[in-house]
Amino acid sequence: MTTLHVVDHVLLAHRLAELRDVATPSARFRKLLAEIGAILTLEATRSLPARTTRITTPLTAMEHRVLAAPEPVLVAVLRAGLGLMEGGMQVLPEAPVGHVGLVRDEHTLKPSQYMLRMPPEVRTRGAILFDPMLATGGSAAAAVQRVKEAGAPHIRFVCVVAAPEGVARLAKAHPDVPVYTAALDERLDHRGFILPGLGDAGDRCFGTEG
Ligand SMILES: O=P(O)(O)OC[C@H]1O[C@H](OP(=O)(O)OP(=O)(O)O)[C@H](O)[C@@H]1O
Ligand SMILES: O=c1cc[nH]c(=O)[nH]1
Ligand SMILES: [Mg+2]
Repeated sequence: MTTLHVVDHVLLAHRLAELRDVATPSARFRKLLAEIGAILTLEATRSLPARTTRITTPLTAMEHRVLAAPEPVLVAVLRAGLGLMEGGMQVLPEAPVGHVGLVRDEHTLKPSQYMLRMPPEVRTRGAILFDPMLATGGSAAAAVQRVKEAGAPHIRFVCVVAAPEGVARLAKAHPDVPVYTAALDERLDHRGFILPGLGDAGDRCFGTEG
């Protein structure tokens, strides 16, 4: 069964309020998305395995906790995932990076794939997937499927706003994938947009029109 982590932190909520605001311009939207991505990545990596090593400070030697394995691969779901993954890259600067290009048809709400690039390390290190919006869950389920097909032994999914419908769909398709989100919203509207949501994340990020 999927674990849903709704990350509770006032600094995260503060940024999300401004991100949601219809008056927030693209440049500010991207900056907030990156900051939110960094906070969520810290939460999503909290349980990464650690080991103990011996280090030497200027004064003495000591045992210290460090990562037991190389950083997981970071994967952005294009386009809006790019902005969120920016924060992930700040937290895990050595991590290899992959991209899954998906776009949702506005009428059928089905995603179609237009690109896929995955570094080979995904087969040993696993992945963290970034997409701000988990709406119907079709894009998330497809992106996870692609990363699994690339050989990832484990995947974490990081988003900003999730709808109950999307959480349920991802849990059904990929019950092994934990979800980390800044908010669990009410529902989808008749066009498949999350309510209250924040609108079209890709368009708001890059100043395009849907
Ligand atoms: O859960 P779903 O119903 O599949 O919807 C969520 C998807 O919609 C948005 O992308 P979009 O297709 O608008 O592409 P874009 O990022 O290029 O704007 C969003 O970033 C997700 O990928
Ligand atoms: O609310 C939504 C739903 C899908 N994609 C978005 O960008 N926003
Ligand atoms: Mg879009």
